[in-house]
Amino acid sequence: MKQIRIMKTGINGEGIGYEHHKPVFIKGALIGETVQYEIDHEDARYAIGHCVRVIEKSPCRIEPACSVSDRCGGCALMAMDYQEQCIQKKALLTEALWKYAGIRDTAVRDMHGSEEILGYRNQARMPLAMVQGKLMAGFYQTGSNRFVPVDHCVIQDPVLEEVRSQVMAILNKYHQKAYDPSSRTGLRYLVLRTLQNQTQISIITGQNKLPSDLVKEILAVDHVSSLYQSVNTARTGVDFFGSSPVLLGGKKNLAAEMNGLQLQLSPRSFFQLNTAQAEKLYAMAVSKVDPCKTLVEAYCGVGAMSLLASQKAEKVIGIESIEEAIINAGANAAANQIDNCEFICGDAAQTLHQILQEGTVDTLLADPPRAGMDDAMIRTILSSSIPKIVYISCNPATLAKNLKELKKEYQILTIIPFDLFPNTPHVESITVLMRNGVSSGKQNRRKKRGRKHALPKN
Ligand SMILES: C[S@@+](CC[C@H](N)C(=O)[O-])C[C@H]1O[C@@H](n2cnc3c(N)ncnc32)[C@H](O)[C@@H]1O
Repeated sequence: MKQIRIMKTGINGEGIGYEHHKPVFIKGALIGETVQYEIDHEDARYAIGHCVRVIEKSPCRIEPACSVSDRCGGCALMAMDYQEQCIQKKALLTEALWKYAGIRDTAVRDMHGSEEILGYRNQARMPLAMVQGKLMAGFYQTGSNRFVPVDHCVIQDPVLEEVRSQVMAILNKYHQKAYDPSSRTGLRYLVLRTLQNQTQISIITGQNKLPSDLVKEILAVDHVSSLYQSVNTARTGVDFFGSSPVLLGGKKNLAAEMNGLQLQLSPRSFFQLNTAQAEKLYAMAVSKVDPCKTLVEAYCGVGAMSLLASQKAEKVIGIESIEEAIINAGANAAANQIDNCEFICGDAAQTLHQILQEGTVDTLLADPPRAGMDDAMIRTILSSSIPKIVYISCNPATLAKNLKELKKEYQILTIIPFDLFPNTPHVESITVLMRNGVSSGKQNRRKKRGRKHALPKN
């Protein structure tokens, strides 16, 4: 059997070794290890394999906290101790920045690690399937459509897991079946979000009604605040949700508290998965905003960062494409008695372009989805004269590709990684950019507004 030494960690958390200069990506192997492996796929440029036996073990190898981590693959770094995970994630970020944008690692600060490495996930989006006659929730194996049933997920909030287990028991009691594309009926996904011990549940189904007694039983489960149904009969799709979710019972919105702000969330609104780390990330991002006249937050979700930054600007404009999230953002501003924020539902690039036609923008906060900023957004920024950008990214590759373009007009001041997703290879970061020829002093400095919400002490 083939043997290889693992030289680095890949973006999916796999180990990478080289055979005659050709990279071999090996699932389950850690940096520094020598392993025996089998090849699953090979072409002229690279090979993909899996680890069969570890010959020389890394001192960072630990027993994974999850019994299905090797089959599920979502937590590809779970067999690595946490300190090493943080080192490897910083390395993934620096490598992407160098490879795609020629940015040196001196710009990258140390990783802000998470205090909790298990039980931190406040949201689960799980496909449903029949396993030996029983409806089960699980995950698709990373990089495939193979369903892996998961009885217990150790990175999800324990309250969420308790609710999930009881909901699954009720669904099976009522003989609910998994989605059948030919009849377009059945249950497709279970989406749960637990915040402050309260859980908002959405069941994504085909064209079928849920029995009213089943709905009552789910709503009676401890820690359940609401049950929604959304119909999704699309053949494939990137979104779990189909039709606009319909409230079957309970409270319309789920309450959350972040950085001293009271927030309300509807099921389709984005919310950061790791609340404790997101609070630190937001506080750091907002600390990088200088007092100014007009601040725009693109991709603002339910507006948490805009509201937190409201004390730094005379006017804040949040832009977001999901209407429910914008409704939440407006209500969140009112609930927190913040009156200098406006939220606009629309595409980030188009709306920012419009705002720039009407006036100047002093700082842009941007937290785009994994795909990064699109070309239109990059063009809008480059042709503007926005002095400062605070860019929050959850994907080093798209961050680096965007920075390669933004570097034409902006200088990169700092890049600060945060670990929001322990045990997974995902890397979140904040990049601060200043337009060439602008110094912080030249920014439109305004008097600080009253400090109502927690900001970092850095
Ligand atoms: C990573 S989330 C960040 C949300 C928010 N900043 C937060 O931390 O809760 C990205 C957000 O961008 C929104 N979005 C995606 N594409 C967009 C676009 N083209 N224009 C505006 N918003 C978009 C998504 O709906 C999502 O709410």
